[in-house]
Amino acid sequence: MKILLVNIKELVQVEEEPKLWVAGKDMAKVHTIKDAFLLLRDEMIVDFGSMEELNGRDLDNYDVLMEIDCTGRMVFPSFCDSHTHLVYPASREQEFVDKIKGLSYEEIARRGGGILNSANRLHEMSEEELCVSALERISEIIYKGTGAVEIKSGYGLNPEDEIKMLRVIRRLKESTPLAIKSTFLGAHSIPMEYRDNPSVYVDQIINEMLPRIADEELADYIDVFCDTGFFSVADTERILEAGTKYGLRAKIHANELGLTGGVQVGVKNKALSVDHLEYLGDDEINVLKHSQTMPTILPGAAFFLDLPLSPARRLIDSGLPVALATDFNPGSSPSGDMKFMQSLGCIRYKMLPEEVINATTINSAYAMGISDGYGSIARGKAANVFITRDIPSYQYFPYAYNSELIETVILRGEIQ
Ligand SMILES: N=CN[C@@H](CCC(=O)O)C(=O)O
Ligand SMILES: [Zn+2]
Repeated sequence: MKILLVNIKELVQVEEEPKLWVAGKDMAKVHTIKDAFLLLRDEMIVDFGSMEELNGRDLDNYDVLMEIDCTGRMVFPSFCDSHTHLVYPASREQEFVDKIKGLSYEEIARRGGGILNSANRLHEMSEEELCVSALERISEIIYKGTGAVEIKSGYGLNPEDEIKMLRVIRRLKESTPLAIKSTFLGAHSIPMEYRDNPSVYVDQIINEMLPRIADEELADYIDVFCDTGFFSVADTERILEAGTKYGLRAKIHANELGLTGGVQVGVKNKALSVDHLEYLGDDEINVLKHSQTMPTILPGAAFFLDLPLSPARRLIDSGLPVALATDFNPGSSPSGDMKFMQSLGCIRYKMLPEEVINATTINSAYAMGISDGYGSIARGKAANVFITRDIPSYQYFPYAYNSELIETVILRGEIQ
C-alpha cells in the first residue's frame, strides 16, 4: 500500500538525520517543511520534501494507490506515550470524590484503596474481560493521535494476576496497530498481607514472578514504584538487579511523593527513564546529566492529584532532555490524551510548543526504547502520522487545549 500526502501546509518534526533524543536548547527547535509532501509505503515513511521537490521526482516511482490532499492541514508524527497503566479493571471515581472531600492519594492508599482497590477488582476479572476494556481505551487514544504506547502490569500483585495482566498486554500487541511495549510492575504496591514484611513480597517478585515472566517473554521492561510509603531504595535495587539478569531494562516511578533516592537508584541501574519527578534537587539533576536516562514528567497525574510541579524548565535549562507521557490509569490520571499533556506542559510547566512537541514524540519514543523507529518524520521510520484539521500554526495545537484537532490517523501506513 502506498499513500501520498500532498499540499501539506506544514510537515512537522522532520528529521533528515535521525537522533535518539533532543536535549537542552535543542528542545526549542522543531524542523518543519512548509507546502510539503509525504510518501508512505507499507508500514514505513519512504520519502518527504517540498511540493516543488515532488514535482522534480520521477513520478513513475510513485505508483501511488491513494493520494490525500492536505491543503490547509498539518501532518505530525504520532505521539509516543511512554508511561501508561491502561489495562485496568474499573474506574475509581469514588476515590476522586474522597479526594475532593480532603483525603490525599497516600491516605487512600494506606486505607487499602488506590492500587490495592484495583488489584482486588482485577483478581475477579478474566483475561478476556480485561482485554475488552483495554481495547476501548486503545481505540480512544488512537483517535487522539497516539501511535505507540507503553503499558504496565501492576494491578495483579501476585504471580497469577501479574501474568494475567501481561498476557492481556501481549494480546493487545498482537491485535492493535499500535507499537506496544510491556513493562512488569509487580512492585507497584505492597499487598496488605506483606505490609509488615515487604521483603517477603520482594522475594516473591524476584523468585516467583520474574522467572515465569521471562520464560513466557511477557515483558520488555521492569518498573518499581520507589517512593515514600511504597518501595525502598534497597528493595528497588534488588528488583532492578534481578530484572537486569533477565534482560529487562528499568523504567521506574520515582520522586512523586518525596526526595527518596529514586532517581539515583534508577540511573545507577541504567534505567531507560525515571518518571514523575515532582521532587527534584540539585543532586538528582547532576546524576541525570551523566546518564542515558530520560527524565519523564507525567503532567496528568500532577494535575489530577494537585501535586507540586516537576521543574521542567530547570531540567531543560540544565541541558537535559525531557519526555512527557500520560500515566493513563484509574487512580491518578484517567486520561490518555497526549495533546492535553502538551497543553499542560506549556501552561503549567512553561515549556514552549516546540519543547512539548519534542517531549511527546522523539523523547517519549526514547523513553520506551523505540526512538530509532518512531517519534519523527524520517525515512525508514514507521508510517505513524496524523493529519490535523485546518489550523493556523503548530503552536495552535497545544494552545487550543480542549479542541479536537486531529482529522485523520494513519498507523502502519493504514488509515484508521
Ligand atoms: N504512582 C504510582 N502509580 C500510578 C498510579 C496508579 C493508581 O493509582 O492506580 C501512577 O503512576 O500515578
Ligand atoms: Zn505510573
